Amino acid sequence: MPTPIVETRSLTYRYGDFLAVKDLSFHIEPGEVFGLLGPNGAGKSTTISMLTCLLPPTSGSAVIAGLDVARSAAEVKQLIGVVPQDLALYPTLSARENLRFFGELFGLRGKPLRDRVESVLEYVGMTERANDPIKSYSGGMKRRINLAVGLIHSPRVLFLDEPTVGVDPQSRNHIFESVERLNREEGMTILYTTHYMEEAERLCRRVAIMDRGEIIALNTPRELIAMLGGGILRIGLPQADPAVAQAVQALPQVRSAAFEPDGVSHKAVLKVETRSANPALLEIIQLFNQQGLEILSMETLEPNLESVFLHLTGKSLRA
Ligand SMILES: Nc1ncnc2c1ncn2[C@@H]1O[C@H](COP(=O)(O)OP(=O)(O)OP(=O)(O)O)[C@@H](O)[C@H]1O
Repeated sequence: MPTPIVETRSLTYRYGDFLAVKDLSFHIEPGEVFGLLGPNGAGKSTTISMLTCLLPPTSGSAVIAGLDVARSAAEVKQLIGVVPQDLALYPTLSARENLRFFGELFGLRGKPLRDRVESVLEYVGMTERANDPIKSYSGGMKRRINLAVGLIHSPRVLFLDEPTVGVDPQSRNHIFESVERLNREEGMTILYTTHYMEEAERLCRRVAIMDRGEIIALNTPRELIAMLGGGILRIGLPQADPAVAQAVQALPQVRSAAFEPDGVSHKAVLKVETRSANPALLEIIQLFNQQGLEILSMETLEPNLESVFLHLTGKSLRA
């Protein structure tokens, strides 16, 4: 195994009495896109703040490229790029001016600075608008420039904190493509936090699922999903009869069965987590036949990280 570029040992943070991050131990390999996936309040931002030297760990430690974040903060800051959730841009300056300013803070000058400004603008797809003031941009464009600022000094490790929240689809795609290209072309290691499981599935080689300050699972998306085994069935029924949900839940190939909250269609939909989708389907059809019940529709869903989270915590990622 290559030497990890990021490694935490029992990393812990308390806000007063409140334990926000508990005993996190994980590592990120060089060149990896690593996802921290969890609902709001799981402790993702607090973890990033400790890794990027903004909050001193209450206990435990974190090392980046061999440097302890608490003892060698100045050196660590040169090696990392941070793209926070909030914008950190000068609204009256253009994107190019912002990037030059932040590049100079990192000691870049002359041609290397000019070249890097153009290359990060190109990465985030903002070259054409680069001379317009930031305040004239859409929210998504501002987030793309925020990302460009985090890249200006060619960091070895990039921390992206929920970069696509509230972003339009076009900017979201630009952000995805930038992450993929930075990783592929510059070999950049990226820690990406999100509560959108489809982003983690698309971008991340491995994902740590966080809940209430703890990592509750860590693996490749494929392995995490395989752990679940079966798929999910959505069965449309004439009415939401709790006795039916109970009878389905009792079937051997069924993990759980519950009616979804009423949608716009006013049709009752029974959501069934299975151990194995096809055998469960047979059991359900048999049960409905025996009891003379009607099925209005049937849909099978491939399990995804959302179902992994649901399975591990009993709640939805976006609850
Ligand atoms: N300054 C603070 N003082 C007290 N509690 C805090 C503070 N900042 C965060 N918390 C609490 O710590 C927990 C973890 O917050 P954190 O922001 O790290 O979560 P998160 O996973 O990043 O979620 P989000 O996406 O909403 O930021 C939450 O319960 C939050 O309310």
